Amino acid sequence: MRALKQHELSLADRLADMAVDALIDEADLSPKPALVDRRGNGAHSDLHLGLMHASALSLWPMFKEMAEAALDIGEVGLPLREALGRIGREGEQAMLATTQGVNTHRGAIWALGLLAAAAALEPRAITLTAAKLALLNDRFAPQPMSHGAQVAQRYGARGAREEAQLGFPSVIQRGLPQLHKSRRENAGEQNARLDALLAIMTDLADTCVLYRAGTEGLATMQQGAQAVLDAGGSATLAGRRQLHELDLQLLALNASPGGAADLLAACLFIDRLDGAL
Ligand SMILES: CC(C)(COP(=O)(O)OP(=O)(O)OC[C@H]1O[C@@H](n2cnc3c(N)ncnc32)[C@H](O[C@H]2O[C@H](COP(=O)(O)OP(=O)(O)OP(=O)(O)O)[C@@H](O)[C@H]2O)[C@@H]1O)[C@@H](O)C(=O)NCCC(=O)NCCS
Ligand SMILES: Nc1ncnc2[nH]cnc12
Repeated sequence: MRALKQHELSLADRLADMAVDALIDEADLSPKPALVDRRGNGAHSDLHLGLMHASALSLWPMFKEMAEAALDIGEVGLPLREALGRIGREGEQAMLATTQGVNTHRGAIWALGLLAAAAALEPRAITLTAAKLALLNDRFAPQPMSHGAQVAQRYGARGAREEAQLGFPSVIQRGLPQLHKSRRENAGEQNARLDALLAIMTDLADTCVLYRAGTEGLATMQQGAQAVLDAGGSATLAGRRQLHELDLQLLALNASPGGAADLLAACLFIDRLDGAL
């Protein structure tokens, strides 16, 4: 049978491809501080790279369904928000079935799900549209005492929900500009992506880090990421030394910046969309 050419795929197919590619690129990127990568498991005893790949692939039908729902419903409003919530919860179940109960991509389902739906609906205003969707209240969403909810109670950090409701400032104001800057400076693609992750980490209230390592962990993450960039970034010897130092410090605190990793995937997704729609 003849293979389908890229332009023969539906928009929803292409968005799902790009979302999964972004997740796989994020997982493969190395060396990421205290995160799962090609070197190992970072600060996680229950995760490894193969599981991150399997989890990413299990989410392809969910991203496609989200983009299709956006195209079918055709406007931002409660019907679309609640459809995305239902599809997201089903996607989460598919992820948990694949990983045997390990939470690999909960934050990514949220961020990339909203962005994929927004890209289908309004390709010229993706983060604004995603923010409008995130601001709507899904009446059917359960209110579990998630790690994020516990951190919100304890530290007042509103995490993934607020990041989306504000239109992904960590991606738009930090990750993407750094990605483009490091590319312009010929850092090399992998170093540019590492620099984008670090830029996201400099200012993010990552609820994964707060849950595991409190405000000390968060300050270590933010200041350590800034130190790498100040030293010249991942492409320089001085920057690599700082990056190694940050890895050791976060591992010692058992602090994993999983929220920043999801936002790097969001950043790579938006970067890929540029010119592709
Ligand atoms: C609306 C939700 C976002 C609910 O979020 P909430 O804040 O209540 O709770 P969590 O489920 O704890 O957090 C969501 C995940 O978002 C990532 N994240 C963290 N901080 C930020 C941030 N500042 N900005 C953006 N994203 C952030 C993070 O995901 C990564 O971490 C996961 C691992 O976390 P955790 O389970 O805590 O892991 P461990 O410490 O390793 O656990 P133990 O080993 O100790 O047990 C990993 O999966 C990464 O993805 C947060 O976890 C939304 O989640 C929601 O309502 N979902 C329901 C379905 C829905 O409506 N979907 C909508 C579809 S569009
Ligand atoms: N590479 C990674 N390591 C650990 N947690 C993550 N959550 C999303 N990506 C991750």
